[in-house]
Amino acid sequence: MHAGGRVLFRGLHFDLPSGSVLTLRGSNGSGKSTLLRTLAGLLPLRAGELRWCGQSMSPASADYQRQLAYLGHQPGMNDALTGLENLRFALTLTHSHPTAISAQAEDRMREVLRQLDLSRAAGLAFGRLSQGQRRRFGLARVLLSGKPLWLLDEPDNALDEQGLHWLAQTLGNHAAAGGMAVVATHRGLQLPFSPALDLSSFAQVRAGKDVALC
Ligand SMILES: Nc1ncnc2c1ncn2[C@@H]1O[C@H](COP(=O)(O)OP(=O)(O)OP(=O)(O)O)[C@@H](O)[C@H]1O
Repeated sequence: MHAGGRVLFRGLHFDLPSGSVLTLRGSNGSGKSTLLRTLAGLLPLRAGELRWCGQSMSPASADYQRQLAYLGHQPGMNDALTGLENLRFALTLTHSHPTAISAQAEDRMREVLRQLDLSRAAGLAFGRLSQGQRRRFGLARVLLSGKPLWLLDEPDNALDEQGLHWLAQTLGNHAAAGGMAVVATHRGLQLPFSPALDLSSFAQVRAGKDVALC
């Protein structure tokens, strides 16, 4: 995998079966974000292959893109809109519904906001929220997307204890429901159900050049 003309790592191979969460660990600059952005189709896959349910796919292909929700370092929301407006907008885009969100989806959104202690903050301009609240909205967006594959770059960043607990529980529930996630962290996010891939000590990784998901 390349960044800025430099090879970050070679020979990466991993499988991510349905119902599993992979934690990416590694020191600053080891390539966690680059790998996630490549899996999200935001950077080109220079070598190797990505397989989705056994089928070779370009990470940028529409069929693969429909399966994933990506959360980068930024929450990907508009500061001038409220959190609620941002979520409604994201949901409308995700489900390609040009008009109103269903009452059921609206109820689900309110429930997730309640779980994340965001009910009051939901009516404020997004730009006025704290870092932890912004992170929580980003996570709500991913959860509400209903996508099977979650690609999360330091989702634990700025979260308090209660937020970390919610995150671990939500990832566990997602896996139990057959979902998949790749989660980069260099903090202490503990996911006992998730194997870890340490990009700093890459010798631990099985030789190969492919990534198989689903
Ligand atoms: N667009 C880019 N152009 C040039 N170099 C880049 C680019 N993106 C990333 N890099 C370099 O690639 C390396 C890996 O960066 P990356 O952000 O993937 O690491 P990381 O493991 O996520 O780091 P951190 O833990 O600090 O978030 C770094 O040395 C970085 O400078």
